[in-house]
Amino acid sequence: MKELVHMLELKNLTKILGDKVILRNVSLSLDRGESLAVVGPNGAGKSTFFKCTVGLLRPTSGEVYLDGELISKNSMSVKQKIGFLGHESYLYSTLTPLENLKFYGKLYKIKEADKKSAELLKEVGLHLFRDMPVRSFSRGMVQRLSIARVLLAEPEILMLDEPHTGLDVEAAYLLNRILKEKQRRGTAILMISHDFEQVQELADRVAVLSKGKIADTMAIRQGSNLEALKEWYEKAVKGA
Ligand SMILES: Nc1ncnc2c1ncn2[C@@H]1O[C@H](COP(=O)(O)OP(=O)(O)OP(=O)(O)O)[C@@H](O)[C@H]1O
Repeated sequence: MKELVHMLELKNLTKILGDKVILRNVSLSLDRGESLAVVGPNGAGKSTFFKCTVGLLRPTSGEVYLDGELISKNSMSVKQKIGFLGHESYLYSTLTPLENLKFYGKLYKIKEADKKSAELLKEVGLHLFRDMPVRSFSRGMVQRLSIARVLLAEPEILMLDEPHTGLDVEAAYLLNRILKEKQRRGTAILMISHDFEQVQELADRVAVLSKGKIADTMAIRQGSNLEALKEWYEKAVKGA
């Protein structure tokens, strides 16, 4: 019988920096079409966890498997499956949105990149601004374009570090609509968030990272109670 291969699997991830244990035996898995949110207090190790997961930092011990392949530094074929949305936009401020997307399209050798770029600009609501330089954009507009950039390569897994930060209600709604559609088509989503409302809206499962450990995980059902989610979180953090 064929063993089930997860889209993402973290096995006993540990990261030690200096004499400090930042991550302690973190194990998690994520399947296609599933969305997992990682929440936790400041300094819990979320960014470190993310960097280790996308291959930007090497874990002290433990492994990260993407679609059954071990992630190591420079594994391009593996990394192309990941769409990473971090705090930096990786956009060129003197270029227009369309030029930015076309540039990435060439860089990643994406088929029909020009057509896809134009479609994505419509999808994220930037079509009317397609010829303006990005330096004139608001934070929300930059975030919308960053999302388009990440989606251009059609990644199999999206890794989002606090994707709703700085977005107004309309932009957050748009982002959620896009993410849900991607998820419906089988994209796996891993996100870090401080925003419980958005977590409840988007995630199928939530994991609490506290003091470098997974303190608890929980499935989120549609229509579940936001207060109950917050209470559960507080309890998990206190117990860690
Ligand atoms: N290069 C480093 N050397 C030593 N300690 C570090 C280093 N980078 C991070 N840390 C420590 O690791 C811990 C976890 O940091 P990390 O940034 O991963 O937390 P976080 O959960 O993302 O926090 P926040 O919610 O504030 O962004 C913190 O105590 C931080 O001081």
